[in-house]
Amino acid sequence: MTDLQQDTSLEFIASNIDILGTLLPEQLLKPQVGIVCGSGLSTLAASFRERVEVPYSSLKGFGTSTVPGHKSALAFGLLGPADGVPVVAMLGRFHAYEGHSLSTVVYPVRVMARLGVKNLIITNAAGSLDPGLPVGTIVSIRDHLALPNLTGFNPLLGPAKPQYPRFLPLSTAYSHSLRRALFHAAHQLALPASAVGEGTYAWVSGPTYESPAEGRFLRAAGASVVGMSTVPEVLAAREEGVEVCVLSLVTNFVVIPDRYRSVREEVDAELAGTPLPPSPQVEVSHEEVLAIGKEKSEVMRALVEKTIELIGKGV
Ligand SMILES: O=P(O)(O)O[C@H]1O[C@H](CO)[C@@H](O)[C@H]1O
Ligand code: HPA
Repeated sequence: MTDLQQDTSLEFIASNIDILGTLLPEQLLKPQVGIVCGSGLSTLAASFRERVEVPYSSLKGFGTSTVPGHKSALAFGLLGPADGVPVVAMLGRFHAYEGHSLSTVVYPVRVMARLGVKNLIITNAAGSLDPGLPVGTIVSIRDHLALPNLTGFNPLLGPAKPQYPRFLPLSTAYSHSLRRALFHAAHQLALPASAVGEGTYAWVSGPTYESPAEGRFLRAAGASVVGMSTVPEVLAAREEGVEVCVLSLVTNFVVIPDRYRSVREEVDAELAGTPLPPSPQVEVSHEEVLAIGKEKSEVMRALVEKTIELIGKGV
């Protein structure tokens, strides 16, 4: 458990920039693109050149990620051809369900913004609410549905600060130009159209996975995938003036129609001598989430890397 309210003053964050100045070579100190690695996706930073890892414990104001599949370090390096684009990746994020305050959850995004990051690629593992988005699909997020935000659990709650807009608009939160770069990248990598979909991310607080009725509710409300992260980071990034692109990797199905079959019908059919086929009694697990992350880590890494290359070219 960390603090209730993380210090996000310019002075406090600047002290981290001083610390990083003693740990990093000049060429890595001003990253242009940030990456947030979702559950099991820390390999997104595997091909950074000149890579330097800085544990969160050597920085001020960072919590410790307690979730399997999340490390607790920033990775700095270069990506792309020639001299390379300086980048920074969060190897492990904080979730509110771990007991972190929302200000701690979004704090690394604020630090990345002050380091100079202009574009942020946020990744996550998510459950699918849409039969058209099967396990293994990468979903480019174009909108979100955040029940916690609508009910008073918003990371931007608090006194107005002169450096931030009081009323942040979210209609353009998911950058059109970054999403274009992403789909150009998918084409250049010759990924099949079905590999990368588009959809709306529902943010829930977790740590429980959704009940069947909750899954149906979120789907009926217009969400395509559901997860326990990302939206707080998106809000902080937008408040900091950073452009955002979100990639959800579908690791499991949440809405499975036959799971909701009536047991009365099942027993009646059995007694009438016309038994129904067994109904699926599936349970999602974090191990399964991590396994799909591992399976898809290479395509996720290639897609993120190519997208960053195209952003650099202004595509
Ligand atoms: O969103 P990320 O951090 O990728 O992790 C997802 O996976 C975990 C559940 O398996 C939850 O934390 C959920 O949000
Ligand atoms: N629900 C919420 N978060 C998740 C899921 C899910 O089904 N899968 C991975 N993260």
